[in-house]
Amino acid sequence: MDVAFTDDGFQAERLFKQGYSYTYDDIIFLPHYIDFPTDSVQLATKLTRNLTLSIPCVASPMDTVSETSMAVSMAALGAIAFVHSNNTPSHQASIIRSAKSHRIPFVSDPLFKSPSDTIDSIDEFASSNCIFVTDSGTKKSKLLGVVSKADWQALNDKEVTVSDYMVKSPVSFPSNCDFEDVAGFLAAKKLEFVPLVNEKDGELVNVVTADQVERIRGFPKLGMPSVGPDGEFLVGAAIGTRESDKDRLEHLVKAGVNVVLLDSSQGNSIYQTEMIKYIKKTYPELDLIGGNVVTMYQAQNLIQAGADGLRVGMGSGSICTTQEVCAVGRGQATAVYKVSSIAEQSGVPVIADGGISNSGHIVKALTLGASTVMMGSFLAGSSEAPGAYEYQNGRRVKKYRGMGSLEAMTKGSDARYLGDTEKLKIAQGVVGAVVDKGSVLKFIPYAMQAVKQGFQDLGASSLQSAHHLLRSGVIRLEVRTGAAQIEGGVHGLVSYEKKSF
Ligand SMILES: NC(=O)C1=CN([C@@H]2O[C@H](COP(=O)(O)OP(=O)(O)OC[C@H]3O[C@@H](n4cnc5c(N)ncnc54)[C@H](O)[C@@H]3O)[C@@H](O)[C@H]2O)C=CC1
Ligand SMILES: O=c1[nH]c(=O)c2[nH+]cn([C@@H]3O[C@H](COP(=O)(O)O)[C@@H](O)[C@H]3O)c2[nH]1
Ligand SMILES: [K+]
Repeated sequence: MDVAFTDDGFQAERLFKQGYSYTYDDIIFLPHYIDFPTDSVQLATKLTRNLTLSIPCVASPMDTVSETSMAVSMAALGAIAFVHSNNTPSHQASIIRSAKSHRIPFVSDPLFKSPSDTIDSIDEFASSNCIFVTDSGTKKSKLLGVVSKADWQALNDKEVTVSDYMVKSPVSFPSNCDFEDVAGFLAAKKLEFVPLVNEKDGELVNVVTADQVERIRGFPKLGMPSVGPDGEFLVGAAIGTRESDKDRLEHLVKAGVNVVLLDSSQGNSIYQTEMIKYIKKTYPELDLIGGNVVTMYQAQNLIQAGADGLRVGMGSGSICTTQEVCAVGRGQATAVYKVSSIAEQSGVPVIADGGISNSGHIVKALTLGASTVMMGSFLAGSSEAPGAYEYQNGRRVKKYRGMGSLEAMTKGSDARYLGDTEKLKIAQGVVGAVVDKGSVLKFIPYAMQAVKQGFQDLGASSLQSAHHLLRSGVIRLEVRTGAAQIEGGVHGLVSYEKKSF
């Protein structure tokens, strides 16, 4: 760059040396030079040393964020979810197994009966048009037949068992086929729905309806999904650093987990470095993410222990109270920049975890050196997050809670919070709610398009290019004053409606 212009704005290195803990909203990038169209921006990235994603998004391992449905939709988008561990090892493994058995971008919730059951009232159909009949009356056994609401309504004697009138061996489709194949099959056969069946054991895995096909068709076109060497969706999982987590990990590995993360607020501990060494020795093929860290020293220790990726953030999450409770942590922009600058030297990708509330925060995290962003609140209001919607002051919301909240700890994670015999529980998170955002299949592609526009403004045609331009001092930034932050948002209006897409 021309010498005359190098005095405009700060280089990242200088800005982050000043002794302040900055977060995303504190800083702003100066625009650079555009010589390519938005659509040529590449968002493909590394999650860990050995795993790549086509978009840089990761769902947090939290019990109000990541279970089967989130894992399936995130993988279908080219992203990934980490299944939480606030459950028994076998339950966590069953979520992984279930997510990996899907190859279409959503999970249905079909109803089941066993052959000897009866259907006593129309209410048993709930909002569904049919009930499936399997050996055990649950999802986990061979599909035998199907009862449609119309067939049940036409029955004279409603006390007969379902095996007497179900349609036996209903038309089905293999569960490992992709969305377009199933959608084409439904259309060609003019079917209202088709069960997807695992060809190995005849189990019903999912149900696709014509309505769902139409809904998905209304969303932006999906890019390259995240698929592992096993040909199935990539799914991650969280574990802790207790002795019992070794048994948990064995369950997860048997279920086919592709990557695990050691879920801790302060990852630079003897517990974590020992666990990393154990995992690397026992499962050398398994990619492993260490964290959380916010300093270069912490990061260096985990890299040396063998971590294939680092998760960055302490106290930055929307539900986090760690900085208030423990007085430790770091502003997230500074943390991401500092950790990335050391991780980059070892080729270890960084996940910027927490504090993402808009696409601008994603651009900032990625430009400051992260390879992916991990999000909780951004995803918790989606239809893919666990739990039902409820109404609060006329708004449709979903519950979202910190894994260190008293409520979540009481549900299961307290073993790690208390020595098992200790009695004092200290919360490091809250329970709250977030507004309904619809499907991640819709709003993530829009967020990624916004990220591409941000990268274009910076003159960075890829994440790798953004990292290089920042480190070489071409991308410049400044700290925004309080007034500048207000100016950067909507201001001075009596009222307005914010619709992003
Ligand atoms: N990113 C963030 O800022 C924060 C995240 N969280 C979330 O809350 C959950 C719990 O986090 P943490 O409390 O940090 O979990 P943690 O399991 O790392 O730590 C809980 C306590 O157990 C101890 N511990 C861990 N392994 C041990 C072992 N093998 N032997 C003896 N003691 C051991 C730790 O030193 C700590 O005192 C996680 O889901 C985490 O992501 C919680 C607080 C902050
Ligand atoms: O201090 C904390 N107490 C908690 O109870 C808690 N639960 C989750 N997390 C962390 O927050 C991240 C999600 O943050 P966002 O909602 O901002 O995306 C997650 O990815 C976690 O890193 C917690 N931090
Ligand atoms: K916070």
